[in-house]
Amino acid sequence: MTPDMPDKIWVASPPPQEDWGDDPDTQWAVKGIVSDDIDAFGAKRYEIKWADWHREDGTSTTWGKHQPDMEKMIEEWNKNRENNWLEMAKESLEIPVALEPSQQWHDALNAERGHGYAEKDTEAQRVGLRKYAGWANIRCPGDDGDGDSDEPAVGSRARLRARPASVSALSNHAAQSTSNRPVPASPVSRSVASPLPSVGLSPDRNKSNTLASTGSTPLSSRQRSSTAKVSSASPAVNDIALEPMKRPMKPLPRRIISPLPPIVDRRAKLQEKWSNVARGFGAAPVRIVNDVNDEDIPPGLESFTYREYCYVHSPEVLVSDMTDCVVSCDCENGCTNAWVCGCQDPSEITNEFDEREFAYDDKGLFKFNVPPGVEVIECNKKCSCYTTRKCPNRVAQTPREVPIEIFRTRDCGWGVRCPVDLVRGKVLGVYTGELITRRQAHQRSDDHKSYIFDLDVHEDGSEDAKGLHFYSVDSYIYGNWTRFLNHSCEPNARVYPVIWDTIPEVNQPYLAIVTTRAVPAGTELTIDYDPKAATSYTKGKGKGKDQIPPGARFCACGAADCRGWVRV
Ligand SMILES: C[S@@+](CC[C@H](N)C(=O)[O-])C[C@H]1O[C@@H](n2cnc3c(N)ncnc32)[C@H](O)[C@@H]1O
Repeated sequence: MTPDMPDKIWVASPPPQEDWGDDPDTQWAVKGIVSDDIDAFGAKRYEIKWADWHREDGTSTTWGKHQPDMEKMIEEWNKNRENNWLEMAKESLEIPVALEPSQQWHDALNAERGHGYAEKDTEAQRVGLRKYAGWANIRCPGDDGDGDSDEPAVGSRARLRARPASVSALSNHAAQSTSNRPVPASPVSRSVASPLPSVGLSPDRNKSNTLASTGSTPLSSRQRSSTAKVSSASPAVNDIALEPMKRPMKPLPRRIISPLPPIVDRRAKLQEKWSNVARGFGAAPVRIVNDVNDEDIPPGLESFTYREYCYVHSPEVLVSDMTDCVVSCDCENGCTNAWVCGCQDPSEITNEFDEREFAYDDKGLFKFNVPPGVEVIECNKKCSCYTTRKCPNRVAQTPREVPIEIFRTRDCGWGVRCPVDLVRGKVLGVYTGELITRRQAHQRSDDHKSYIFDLDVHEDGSEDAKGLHFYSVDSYIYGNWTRFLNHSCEPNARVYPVIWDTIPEVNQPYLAIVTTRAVPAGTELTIDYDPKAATSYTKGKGKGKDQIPPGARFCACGAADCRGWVRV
């Protein structure tokens, strides 16, 4: 701390003294730029490689900010970098911006740059991915995590499958589970997780660490001095030395800024981490809220990785590229008529006149017109609308538009709610996790079984559902907010199967979550884990503890019409 800056907890040391010889008029040639960075003050700086200058240890780069002599070189460097990131963004928009919660703020900016976030963002907008617009209102790390919601309001046709199958909610495997999860321990009894390692710069960044220019740009020490005056106004680490060098050179420590205090709040860290993954896909943030007890985060997340979209394929699941089998559409003015939309050929969704129709209305709301045993077929990557993605038949595949709160309920562990009002038919996202075979699902431990969903849309009970050609999704290790959806006997949401970029016969649909009625902001979102059983249960049947069948548990949904117990 210096006397003139009493309120600052750290200050940058002056730039290191470098030896540039005695003649201030010597012209030093710049070989090129080798990397860039954001300094501790948020300013961009460049690592410059010198053609004919080096230190005694052979190193020959220095850090400096923008300077008139290097205008062209910097421009070229920045252009190359942008092209690189854009290429990466085109390769995959789904790579999350992986900011580690323990990262310092200026490091975070670097990581964002490293992951080409801005370019992914641009590319996502170019291809028309809907994108959450309220990020500007989201608080930064260090958020008190008190759960106060100050989010803005965001506001040849196949008829082969006549089977009455439905998507049963949580797997029957859970029936064998001892899934009465204990009330999680308070943070006092839990060991505080050790800080996550800081990511630093993305390895991808090195991909473009090539010289911006291999030509040599002469720069005199006088010119360097003028640059130095600019940078002295905002002292940055290792900036190009301003003064002519004095011999002998003194070795100076490279790390001369003490670290910022760590962000301590585990809940704030976790919601920041998950929200950044969501943000990387263009989806709205995820908040973690507890107004009930002092549990800081949901238990059992030690090896959990948040995935807003897409399955993680287990090695036992064959990943086959269905591109050649998928039928596509070439609608010229948008996909407005399911009869002429070619990718809808295999769809079995029809209206009362037996005319094929879309599953969504023109506002993107689910029409609840999908019969049991049938999945929604959305437009795919071969369809003509792929380049714009402005298509009313791309709903479940587009990023979540509404923020989500994972909150501590009184009786059912952690649950899910939305801080904005939701209308009926609003599609909120898809159940993600590890895509496993049904055989694997049967073998998974009880911890996992409460989080396994069977993809049983085409199963009618007569087929061997224990084999390798039927699948389940396990969200215990990988998953998103949907893994926290609790059961209710009077739910306000449900799942429906939906595919794109694959065919129904592969049996690997996504399960999309949709509201079944208007849901006021702050109301818990629930689904029925056992919809097939809904009709066979007798109201209140399991209310007495001794009446709960093996493998089921007392249902704490609190609904007036509660069935009493639920298989989880
Ligand atoms: C998919 S998880 C839902 C998220 C869970 N509440 C958590 O905190 O991780 C399913 C588990 O939630 C609990 N649960 C969900 N709905 C319930 C209900 N209606 N009654 C009692 N427990 C419920 C059970 O412990 C069940 O095994």
